[in-house]
Amino acid sequence: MIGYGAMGREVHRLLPDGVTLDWLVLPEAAQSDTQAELGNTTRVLTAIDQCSGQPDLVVECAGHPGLAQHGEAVLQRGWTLAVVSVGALTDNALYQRLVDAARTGGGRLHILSGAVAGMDGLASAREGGLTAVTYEARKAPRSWKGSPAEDLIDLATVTEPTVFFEGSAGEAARRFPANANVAATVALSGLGMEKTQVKLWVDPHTERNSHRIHAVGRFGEFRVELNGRPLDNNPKTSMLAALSVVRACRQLLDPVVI
Ligand SMILES: NC(=O)C1=CN([C@@H]2O[C@H](COP(=O)(O)OP(=O)(O)OC[C@H]3O[C@@H](n4cnc5c(N)ncnc54)[C@H](O)[C@@H]3O)[C@@H](O)[C@H]2O)C=CC1
Ligand SMILES: O=C([O-])CC(=O)C(=O)O
Repeated sequence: MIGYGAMGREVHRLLPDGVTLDWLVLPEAAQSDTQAELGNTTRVLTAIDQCSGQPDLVVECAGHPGLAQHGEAVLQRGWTLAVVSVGALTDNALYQRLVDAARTGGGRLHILSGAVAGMDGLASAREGGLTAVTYEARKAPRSWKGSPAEDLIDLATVTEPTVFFEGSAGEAARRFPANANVAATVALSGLGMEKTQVKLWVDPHTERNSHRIHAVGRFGEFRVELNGRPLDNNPKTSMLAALSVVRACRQLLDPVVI
């Protein structure tokens, strides 16, 4: 696993029987404390080239810088990398480096559905041609704290649900790296970073992280609305995002994949 914050810890807690966390890759500053916390069962490292052996799966729960720093090295080794920090892929140069590393090394980049649902249907719909995809995220003020939303709206005094950002998925994911990865996931599953229209809301009446997708195309039309519980240790991050990583780990064991 790369990263061990709110999401990584939840994933570790929920790992299915039969899957073990052998290595954790973290910034140097977090290495010794985390190693002391985890004891001997997991080795805490600072770079992929310190990992020996062959993992069945590498999962990234580390934010954009973690994917940018370690992604290539994982894929070059021919390993599968399941990622949640999908917004990092708005950086075309990084995206290309990861694709090249996967092609030359034989690895696979698996973009997880994260906090949202319906990416299977959206990607299927794309095969027939999509005409419009919109995505809206709605979170409580505390979930936007410490993000650039603070420059766009006064989170302390907002009394009604308010849109503070409207733009492309690419711009949303770049500007809100801890809050709008789903915008990039919807874009990569559907109409792309520029044509996917995004609205970000702050809602003082909600405790949920809500996601709404509307897709129109030759297949017809669908709407998905998902009201997720945030993790206790990070209100920016939905529990479902962690569960999507757990699911990827469980798929290592199951003979049937859905
Ligand atoms: N796809 C999705 O639906 C979602 C994706 N995310 C992404 O997941 C990331 C992780 O979420 P949380 O665990 O809640 O965040 P967090 O801030 O609690 O934890 C981040 C962890 O990554 C580590 N880290 C930072 N830089 C690193 C590096 N260069 N190398 C290795 N580790 C590094 C930190 O030490 C920390 O352990 C978010 O930053 C966000 O980008 C979050 C929510 C939903
Ligand atoms: O966890 C969520 O609800 C969504 C999120 O933070 C993201 O898209 O980055």
